[in-house]
Amino acid sequence: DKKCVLSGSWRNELGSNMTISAVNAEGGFTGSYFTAVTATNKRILVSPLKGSQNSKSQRKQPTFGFTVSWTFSNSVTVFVGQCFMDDNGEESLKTMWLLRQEVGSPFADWKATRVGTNVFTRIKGQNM
Ligand SMILES: O=C1C=CC(=NNc2ccccc2C(=O)O)C=C1
Repeated sequence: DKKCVLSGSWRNELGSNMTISAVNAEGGFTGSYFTAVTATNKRILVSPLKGSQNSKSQRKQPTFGFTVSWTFSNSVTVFVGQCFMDDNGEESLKTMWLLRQEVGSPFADWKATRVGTNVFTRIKGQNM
């Protein structure tokens, strides 16, 4: 039946990967985010993620939010989105994000937050 489950591994269009743990009774989950976006070097860096899914997994296509606290910079990204399943059973997470970068003073606060979209597709054959 059409039920999209958050736990498992996902990749976005930037080539970043994330792995989400099992969703607990309160809808909470944790995971790891391996970003492909590095201003410095080409090494994939891992950052922790924490989030919650609305009303556990009873829903077929649940909404969720999660925060990635980047280990390589003084910034944070929050993602909100929904888990969808198409008629071929392909799952995707359609998200919008806010990236908050650290700025030196309140006068620079105006340029501190970026917004964007990301679609994550499931990476098959990994801890399914
Ligand atoms: O300090 C920084 C600068 C750029 C970053 N880009 N990664 C992202 C930002 C928004 C959404 C997805 C990603 C990603 O890495 O997949 C992350 C931390």
